[in-house]
Amino acid sequence: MPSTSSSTSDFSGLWIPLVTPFRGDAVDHAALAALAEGLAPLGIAGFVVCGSTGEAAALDADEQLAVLATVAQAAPALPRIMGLSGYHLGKTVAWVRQLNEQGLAGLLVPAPSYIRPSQAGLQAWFEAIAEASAAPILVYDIPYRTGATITRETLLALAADPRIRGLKDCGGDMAKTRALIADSRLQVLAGEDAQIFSTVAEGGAGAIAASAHLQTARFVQVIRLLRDGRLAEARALWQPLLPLIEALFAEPNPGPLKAVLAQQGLMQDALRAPMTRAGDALRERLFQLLAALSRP
Ligand SMILES: O=C(O)C1=N[C@H](C(=O)O)C[C@H](O)C1
Repeated sequence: MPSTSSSTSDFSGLWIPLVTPFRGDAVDHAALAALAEGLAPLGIAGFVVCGSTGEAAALDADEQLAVLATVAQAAPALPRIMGLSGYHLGKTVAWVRQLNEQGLAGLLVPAPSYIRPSQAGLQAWFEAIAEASAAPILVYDIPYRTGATITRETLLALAADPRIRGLKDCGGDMAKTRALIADSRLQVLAGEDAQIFSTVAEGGAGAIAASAHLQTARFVQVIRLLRDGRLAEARALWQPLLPLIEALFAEPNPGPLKAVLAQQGLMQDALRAPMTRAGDALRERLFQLLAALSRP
């Protein structure tokens, strides 16, 4: 069992899975720091670094550590969850041990991608990573990216492990989501932006949402109102966000989001191949939607 302890085990609220800005092909640390500094005072719970939105699979290990360091320096008061990727268990465990020195609030761990192991194999994967990690684990259930479905039974079995504390839910199965919320051992966070309202209204703890780079305070407020049971007020704030969320995911994330952040002067509109920039029609639509949302 690792000796470093994590800084928090409360994952409630809104977490921003940061994009990784690039200048040409290099990580743009100045833009990343400015982005984190700008988002930090807006009521968010913290940052996810190197999530899917961060294009982590296209960053080498040194780049990932440098990105983490930049975010820690830019927003030292906010907790950080680090995303993992890959499927080599030995290398992943070694990487997790390296991350133990980083003072992380959590590790966001997807199923191993591509190989589609059995449920027993999936359970062993998460438990081996939890065993190596100083930080609590959030299971990232996203079968449409990994190819592996983590069943309700496997998630409930993982919930029995005190080192596994949360779920980023992109599982696409509301019955499974409800069962895990009712079970209450894992904090369930919406991982699909369009499902923030339903997940939190049903008792979920919050969300990890790329679209909340934009209109951040409004997303924060929706979650607060829902958690306070103020449904009508939450709905009135939420509904105008839906066309924006839909447009942000109309092409592969984070292309559309980076188009908007670039238009706002926050970074270059650059992604690492094979990810691509948003198309012209979509970016036009996004700019219009945001302009409408910003009108009083
Ligand atoms: O970066 C993340 O983590 C997120 N991933 C989802 C995705 O797979 O695109 C979307 C979510 O908003 C954040």
